[in-house]
Amino acid sequence: MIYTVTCNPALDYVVALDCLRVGALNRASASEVQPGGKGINVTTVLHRLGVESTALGFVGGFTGRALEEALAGQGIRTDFIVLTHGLTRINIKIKAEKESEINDSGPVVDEGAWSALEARLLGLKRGDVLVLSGSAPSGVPSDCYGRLLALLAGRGVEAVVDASGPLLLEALRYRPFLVKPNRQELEELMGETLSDEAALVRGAYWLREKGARSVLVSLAGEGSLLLDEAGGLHRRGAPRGTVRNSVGAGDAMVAGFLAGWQRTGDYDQAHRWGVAAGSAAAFSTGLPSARDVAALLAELP
Ligand SMILES: Nc1ncnc2c1ncn2[C@@H]1O[C@H](COP(=O)(O)OP(=O)(O)O)[C@@H](O)[C@H]1O
Ligand SMILES: O=P(O)(O)OC[C@H]1O[C@](O)(COP(=O)(O)O)[C@@H](O)[C@@H]1O
Repeated sequence: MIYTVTCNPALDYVVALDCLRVGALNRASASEVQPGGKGINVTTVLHRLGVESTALGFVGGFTGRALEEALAGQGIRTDFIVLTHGLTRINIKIKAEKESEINDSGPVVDEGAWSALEARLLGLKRGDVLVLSGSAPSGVPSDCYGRLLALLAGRGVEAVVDASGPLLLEALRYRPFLVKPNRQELEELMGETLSDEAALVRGAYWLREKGARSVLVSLAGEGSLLLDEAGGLHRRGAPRGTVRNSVGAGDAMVAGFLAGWQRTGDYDQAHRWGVAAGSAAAFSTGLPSARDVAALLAELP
């Protein structure tokens, strides 16, 4: 079974405008509220691809209830810890000439809630996969993903980490099966601009030396680079299409990779599935359907 952890879920409020004028009244041409948060997006896309997983994490208040209802309505399995104080955040995604985002910091997760998550994770079994994605909420230390993996060390649980900065760095010593930084996250970690392919490859090797068993660097419209466990490099461009909403593309890529890995056990094929799902997300208004992903898979070599 695959479990995803979203410590800081969200309702994504996606607003379309012809043009965003800062400091003036803007009127939306369309809007939509979507369940959000990286692990939740991974679980949603896995579900659509026919791979069952359970979304874990923390929810709070009326926004937390709305999130749970929206996921239950899609038949998505969740096992959230309900916070006694605070509201699940609302993240604002503005689609105007360019995409702009405001991600809120989210509610405080207290020690009791964190211990409840640890207790849930201690129920994971050998062969289970744990996906740790997204930012840490207030009240939780920046090495929290490392701590969760320390708790599970030696239990045969495979980890996937999609996070930035110290959250990712502190998890590396537990030898996660896969990490998925995007270009900006890799640049921040390395403290330099990675302007060409050679620099990106160097970044992937750097993460591998620090402990990641395989590294998938996502490069938005430029596709992605996979450094696999055996040191094999795989480079794939992104298919062409009309970008409608690239929020969740990285999460869809992680889900596609895991679905492809479960089906084939082959890095190159898993990468192909990851690119198809990531790009299908970018070309859809929300997260992609199985049909969207299959259409792009058919185009990829
Ligand atoms: N503009 C785009 N055109 C085609 N594919 C895209 C585009 N943006 C994202 N994708 C696909 O989604 C994947 C993940 O996107 P990326 O933006 O790098 O991740 P993140 O959302 O984590 O920042 C890319 O590797 C690519 O396959
Ligand atoms: O936890 P963070 O880093 O604030 O990110 C949360 C946001 O990330 C998303 O999961 C989208 O992530 P990606 O675009 O990186 O795939 C949104 O649904 C959510 O609003």
